[in-house]
Amino acid sequence: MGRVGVLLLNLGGPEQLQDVRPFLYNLFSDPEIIRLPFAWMQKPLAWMISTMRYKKSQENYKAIGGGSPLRRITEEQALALQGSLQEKGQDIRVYVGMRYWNPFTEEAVAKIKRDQIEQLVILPLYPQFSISTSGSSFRVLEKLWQQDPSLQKIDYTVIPSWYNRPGYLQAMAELIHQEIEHCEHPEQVPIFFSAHGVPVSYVEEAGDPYRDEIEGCTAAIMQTLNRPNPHVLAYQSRVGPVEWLKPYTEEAIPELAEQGVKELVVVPISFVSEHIETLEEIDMEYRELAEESGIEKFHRVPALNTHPIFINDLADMVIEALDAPNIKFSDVVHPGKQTKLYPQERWEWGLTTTAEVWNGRLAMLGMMAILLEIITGQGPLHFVGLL
Ligand SMILES: C=CC1=C(C)c2cc3[nH]c(cc4nc(cc5[nH]c(cc1n2)c(C)c5CCC(=O)O)C(CCC(=O)O)=C4C)c(C)c3C=C
Ligand SMILES: [Fe+2]
Ligand SMILES: [Fe+2]
Repeated sequence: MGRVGVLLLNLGGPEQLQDVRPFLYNLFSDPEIIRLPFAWMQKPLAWMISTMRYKKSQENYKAIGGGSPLRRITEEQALALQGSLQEKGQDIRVYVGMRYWNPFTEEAVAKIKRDQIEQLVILPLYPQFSISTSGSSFRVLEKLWQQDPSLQKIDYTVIPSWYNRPGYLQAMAELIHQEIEHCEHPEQVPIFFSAHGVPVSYVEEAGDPYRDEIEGCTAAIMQTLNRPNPHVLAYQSRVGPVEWLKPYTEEAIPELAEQGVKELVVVPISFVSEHIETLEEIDMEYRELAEESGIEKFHRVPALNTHPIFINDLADMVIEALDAPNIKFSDVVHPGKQTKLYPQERWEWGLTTTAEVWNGRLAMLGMMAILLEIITGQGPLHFVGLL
C-alpha cells in the first residue's frame, strides 16, 4: 500500500470579524446554495448579499467571542482521527479542506499532491448528505480532478454520508443520555432534534436525500438511546423567502410550550462540531424564545467534537472504506443544471418559447433591484428577507 490520506471536508467559518464579509461572499457565490438563472448574476448578487448582511452576521459572531470555532475543532478532530488510525496500525495522514474559508479545499488538495498521496478517502464531516454541503464540496473536488491529470492518478473513494454508523449513534446517544440525567423529569422530558434546514425544492425537485437521511438519523438515535421520552424533529437556520423543510424550529418550540412543556432537551443533529448555529442560534436565540414561550428549563446537548467513541468510529469508517469498492464523485447525487435551487423562481418564469425574452427582461429587473438595494439600502431583497 502506498501513501494513504484522508481528506476531511467541512464548511469553514470566519475566524475573526473581518472575515465575515468575504466568507459570506464565498458562500453566496456557490450555485449549490443559491442558483440564479444567469451565471453572470451570481457574483454581483453574492457581493450584494454579503455587503448588506455582514453587519448582522458579525453581531452573531461577536456574541460567540468574535469568530467561529469551526476551524479549531475540525483540526482537533483531524489530529484525533490521525492518532486513532495510528493506534489501529494505520499510518494515514489527515487533511482538512473547508468549502468557504481557510483552510480551503484547494489548499488541502495541493498538500495531498505535495505529499504524493496515492490512496485517498474523502470524508465529509456532515453525517447526512445534502447537495448544499457535502455535495457542494464534492463538486469543487470533481472540478479539480477534471483539470489535473496528476490527481486522476490517485485511487480515491468518497463516503457520501454516515448518519447510521454505530459509533456515531452510540456517541450521540451517550451525550443525550447525560443531558437528560440533568433534567428535573428525566423520564418525560421531550427530546427536540434540531436539524439544519434546506429549501424544500432541494429535496422535492433536486432529489436531495437530506430529509430522508435526517429522519433516518433521528429514528436510529432514538432506537440506540432506548428511552421512553417523546421526541420531535424540526429544522433551523432558515434564510430568505422560499419554503424550507418544516416544521421550523422557531415555530415548533412555542407550539410545545403551548402544549404545556416546561423542560426541553435540544439536540443539534446536522453538525458534529460546535459553531455559530449551536452556540448562538440554539444557545441564545432559541433559548430566549423558549423562555419567552414559557419553557422554564432549556438544555442543549453538546456537539460531538472529539468524543472518543465518535473519533474511533471515524477511524473504523476510513479503514473499511479503504477495503470497500470505490465510490466516485459521479456516483453521488448531482442536481440537474435546470434544477431550481433557492429563490430562482423570483428571477425566472417558465421554460416557454417566450422565456428567453422574459429572462432578458428579468435580468434587467434583477440589475435594477441590485442598484436599488445599493443606493437606498431598501428594496426587493430586503422585502423577501434575504438581507
Ligand atoms: C442560504 C442558504 C443556506 C443553506 C441551504 C445552508 C445549508 C446548510 N448549512 C449547514 C452548516 C453550516 N452553515 C454555516 C453558515 C452559514 N450557512 C448559511 C446559509 C445556508 N446554509 C449562512 C448565511 C451562513 C453564515 C452564518 C450566518 O450568517 O448565519 C456554517 C458555519 C458556521 C460557523 O460557525 O461559522 C455551518 C457549519 C448545513 C449542515 C446545511 C444543510 C444541511
Ligand atoms: Fe445556516
Ligand atoms: Fe449553512
